[in-house]
Amino acid sequence: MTAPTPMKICVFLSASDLDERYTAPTREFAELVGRAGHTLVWGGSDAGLMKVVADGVRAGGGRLSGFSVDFLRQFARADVDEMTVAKDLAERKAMLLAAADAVVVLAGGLGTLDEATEALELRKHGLFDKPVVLLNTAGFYDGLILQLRRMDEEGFLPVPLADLVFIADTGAEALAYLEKTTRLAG
Ligand SMILES: CC(C)=CCNc1ncnc2c1ncn2[C@@H]1O[C@H](COP(=O)(O)O)[C@@H](O)[C@H]1O
Repeated sequence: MTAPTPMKICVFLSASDLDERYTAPTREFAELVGRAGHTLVWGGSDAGLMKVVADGVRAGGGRLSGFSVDFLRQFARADVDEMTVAKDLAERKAMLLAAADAVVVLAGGLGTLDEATEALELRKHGLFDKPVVLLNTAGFYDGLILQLRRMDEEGFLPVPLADLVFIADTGAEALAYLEKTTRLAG
């Protein structure tokens, strides 16, 4: 089997400390990303699941490329390969999406939802062509998926939902999809 092409994978996920239901799948996904030689592109924080993902990618041997934001810079992780500080959240979102080859959304709160919907809205308008995966850890996004499917079925989306986002149940499935998509595009 040929080695996967190294990718810069932007991960949006919670900055909160959560229980094992969320930390274990996050760590598992992160280690797969690191072991495959990919770079983590993320919000740069050393808190909650954002720390878990960075620790896991590091442990797997991958690179860390952080994009913090001025008012949160005191939470930025020290041990990184690169850290950029944006002036505000809007600039940070644009930088994260520009730096990445692909986006994976893990369990998160409002910050994650804001980032995920921005990526999907840009895809909807054809302004962002990198793949977006929603990783439905522990069924966390069942409610959001129901809402998105209703938008799709009832004519709220100008493009099919399947063209906007790939829904995965496991980190391995998410990564396999990205590696296949990148190979086809390359
Ligand atoms: C302890 C503490 C306040 C840590 C600093 N907090 C943060 N640092 C960096 N990015 C963040 C922070 N909170 C939210 N974000 C952004 O919003 C997302 C997480 O927000 P949430 O926890 O889902 O809503 C992340 O993908 C990140 O890009």
